[in-house]
Amino acid sequence: MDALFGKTLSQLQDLAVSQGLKPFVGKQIANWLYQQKITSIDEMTNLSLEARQGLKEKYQLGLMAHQKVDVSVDGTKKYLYHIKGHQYVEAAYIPDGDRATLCVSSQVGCKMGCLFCMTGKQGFQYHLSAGEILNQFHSLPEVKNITNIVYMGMGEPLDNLDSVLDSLEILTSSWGYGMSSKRITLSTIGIIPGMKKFLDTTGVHLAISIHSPYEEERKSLMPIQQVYPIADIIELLKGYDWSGQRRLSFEYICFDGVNDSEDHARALARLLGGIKARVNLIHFHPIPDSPLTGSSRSRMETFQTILKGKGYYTTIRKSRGEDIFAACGLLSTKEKLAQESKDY
Ligand SMILES: C[S@@+](CC[C@H](N)C(=O)[O-])C[C@H]1O[C@@H](n2cnc3c(N)ncnc32)[C@H](O)[C@@H]1O
Ligand code: SF4
Repeated sequence: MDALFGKTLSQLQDLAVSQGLKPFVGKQIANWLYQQKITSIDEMTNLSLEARQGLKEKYQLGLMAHQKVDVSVDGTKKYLYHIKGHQYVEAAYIPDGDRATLCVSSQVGCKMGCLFCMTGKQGFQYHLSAGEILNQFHSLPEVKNITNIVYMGMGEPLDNLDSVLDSLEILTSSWGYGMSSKRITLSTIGIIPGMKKFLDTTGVHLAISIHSPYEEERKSLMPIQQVYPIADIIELLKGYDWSGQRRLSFEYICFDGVNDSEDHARALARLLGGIKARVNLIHFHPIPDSPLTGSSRSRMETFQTILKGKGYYTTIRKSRGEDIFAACGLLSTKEKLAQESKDY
C-alpha cells in the first residue's frame, strides 16, 4: 500500500482530488502528517469518516519506529530503521551542547564506490522514498531536540534526487515542518546535473566531498571524478552567490602520506580560487581491508594553518560515534545484518 507520509502538498492535493475530495483536504492531511504526532489515519478528525475510510482503503500512514539503537560513549546514538524486505538504514543522532544534529541516509548502500567508505563497500541496494528519509527524523525519540539535519548518512543524496528534493521541500515548507533551510546541509560528491537542480530549487547549505585537489589522485579515491571532474564542479559553484546566508563547504578527509602534504593544501587553495567557502578537515575513520590510514593531528593542523593563511575558514571536524560505527562513512548495514541476523 502506498504511504501518505512523505508526500508533498501538491501530491496530497492531487491525491485528495483523486479520492473525490476538495483540494484543501490535501493541506489538512499535510498538517496531520507533519505537524501532529498521529499514529493512524483515523486520528485525522477534521476529515469526514467517509474520507478517512476512503484513504484507509488505498493508503497507509507510512511511519516506522526504529528497530535498534546503539549508544556511543560520547552520547551519539545510531538508530537502525527497517525499510523494506531485508533492507535497513541508519541515522546518527549527535548531541553537542545546545545543538543536536541528525545525520540522515538517502539510500541503502551507495553505487559511487569511494575507496574509503563503508557504505560504498556495501554496494547499492535501494533508493529511499521521501517518506523513508523523513521517517528517520519524524520517528526519532529525540526529534524535539534536533537543531540541524545533515544529509551525510548512507548514500549519495543527488543520486536519489527526486526523493531528496521532496524531503527537503517537506522539511522547509510552512505546511510541512517549517524548518529553516539554513539548518540543513546536503553533502555530495558532486553529481553536476543534480547539483544544479538542488542549487536552483532549495536554499539548503551545500557540502562538497573533495578529498584531493589533483585529478588523478581524486580519481583513485573517488571514481566519480571521471564523470564529473572537480574543476567543472567548482566552475559551476562559482556561478552561484555564496555571499549571503547560504553556506558552501568542502569536506576533506586527511589520509596519511596521500593527500595531507603542504603542497596539497596550497593546491587546494588554488583550485578553490577564492570562492567563498569553508573547508572542513575530517579524520579518516578506518574501514576494514583499506590501505588508507588517517593523518596525525599535527599534520592536519599544518594543513589547516596553510588554508587559513589563504583566507579559507578551516575547521578540523570532531569525530563522533566512532565506537558504535556511527561516524562519517562508517554506516553500513550489510555485514552487520549477516553477523547479527538473530537480533532482527
Ligand atoms: C558517507 S558520505 C554521504 C554523503 C555523500 N555521499 C558524500 O560522499 O558526500 C558523508 C561524508 O563522509 C565522508 N566519509 C566517507 N567515508 C569516510 C571515512 N571512512 N572516514 C571519514 N569520513 C568518511 C565522505 O567523504 C563525506 O564527506
Ligand atoms: S563517500 Fe558518499 S558517495 Fe562515496 S561511497 Fe560513501 S556514501 Fe557513496
